[in-house]
Amino acid sequence: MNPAAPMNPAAPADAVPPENRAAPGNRATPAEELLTVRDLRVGFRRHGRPVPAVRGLSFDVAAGEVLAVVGESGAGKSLTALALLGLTPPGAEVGGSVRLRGRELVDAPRSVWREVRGRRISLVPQDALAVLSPVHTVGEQIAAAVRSVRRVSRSEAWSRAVAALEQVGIADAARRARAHPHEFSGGMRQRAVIAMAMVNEPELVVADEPTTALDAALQAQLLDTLTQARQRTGAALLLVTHDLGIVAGHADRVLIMYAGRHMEDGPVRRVLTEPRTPYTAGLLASLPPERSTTRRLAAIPGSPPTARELLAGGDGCAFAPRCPLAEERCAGTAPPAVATERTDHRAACHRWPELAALGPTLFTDEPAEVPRA
Ligand SMILES: Nc1ncnc2c1ncn2[C@@H]1O[C@H](COP(=O)(O)OP(=O)(O)OP(=O)(O)O)[C@@H](O)[C@H]1O
Repeated sequence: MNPAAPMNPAAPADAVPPENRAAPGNRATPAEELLTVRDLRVGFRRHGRPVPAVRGLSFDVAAGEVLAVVGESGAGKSLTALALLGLTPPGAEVGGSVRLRGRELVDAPRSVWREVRGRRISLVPQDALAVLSPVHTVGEQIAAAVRSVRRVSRSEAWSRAVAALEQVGIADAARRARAHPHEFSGGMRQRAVIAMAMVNEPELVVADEPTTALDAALQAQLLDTLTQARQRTGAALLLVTHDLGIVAGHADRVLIMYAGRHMEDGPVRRVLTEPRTPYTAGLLASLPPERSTTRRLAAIPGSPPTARELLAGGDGCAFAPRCPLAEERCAGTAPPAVATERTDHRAACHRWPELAALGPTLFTDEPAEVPRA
């Protein structure tokens, strides 16, 4: 919190007319939405006390679109992704609503998950070894995924598994399908889990940092593979990432999270060039410019709140302690996500109207000169 920060004399978010207070999804009519998430909450209990991790998140994913979910470590990205698949860890308490084409998934019975998971929504995890069994061949595991949702013969399932491996660029797929996961390189294993996620042609693929364990060249190849597989089937993709370069190259829209809450969302180009929250402006300011002999890194000072700080911090904006524009009301009340100048670009910041003028300068006061690698 910066008590010296000027009050906003211009157009406070409170002054946004009610018709501009957009519900998520006003970019498309509800009928076009594939996934509708409202007030999603995921929390745990420590010593009997609730510890919130995802705090009232609302967003939509339209059929066929790519939504990137971005935020620092601990923002709640993975828990959000796992909640869409009913795969939050033991002890997690999930509330709110997740609807797939109108069907509620929060607290859905097993029969619903049997129909949805792996068939209509599938997961590409960060670590392939977390989902691939070491004791079965890769082909057997993909064929089993086919047979878990379709009544097909073993040989038909096997053929589909081999075709799925071919489609993600595994050379000599018929032979490789008979290998065990440990006989694959890290990149090949990740291709195999993409094949497994796509083999049943789901409507939505949830990819949780699917390439972070790989080197940069492999990351790019894998993301291209995922993009091609997605385009072939028309699946939507929810892509969790830390990397704004990946967002710029692969997503249609981006949702920025901070401390379990929605901070900003909108079309990628718009959010990355005209951010309307200080947090997004800070993330962008910490990116090295592409072409210069030196890069000016302006990291956001401080770090995200711990669970204990969050609980102690009340209901204010969790970013306020790090925010150069924070004022009294920011610590008091968390700003709702409202539409900015465009109804498809929402920001949860009392002072978003000032960002057009102030955004580029917010985090550049004391930049460090760092020689480019
Ligand atoms: N099983 C668990 N028990 C208790 N707290 C948990 C558990 N899993 C996650 N959390 C807490 O929930 C918060 C959000 O976790 P999550 O993994 O969703 O963050 P993230 O944004 O995906 O971070 P990262 O980028 O590091 O993966 C974190 O503070 C984390 O400590």
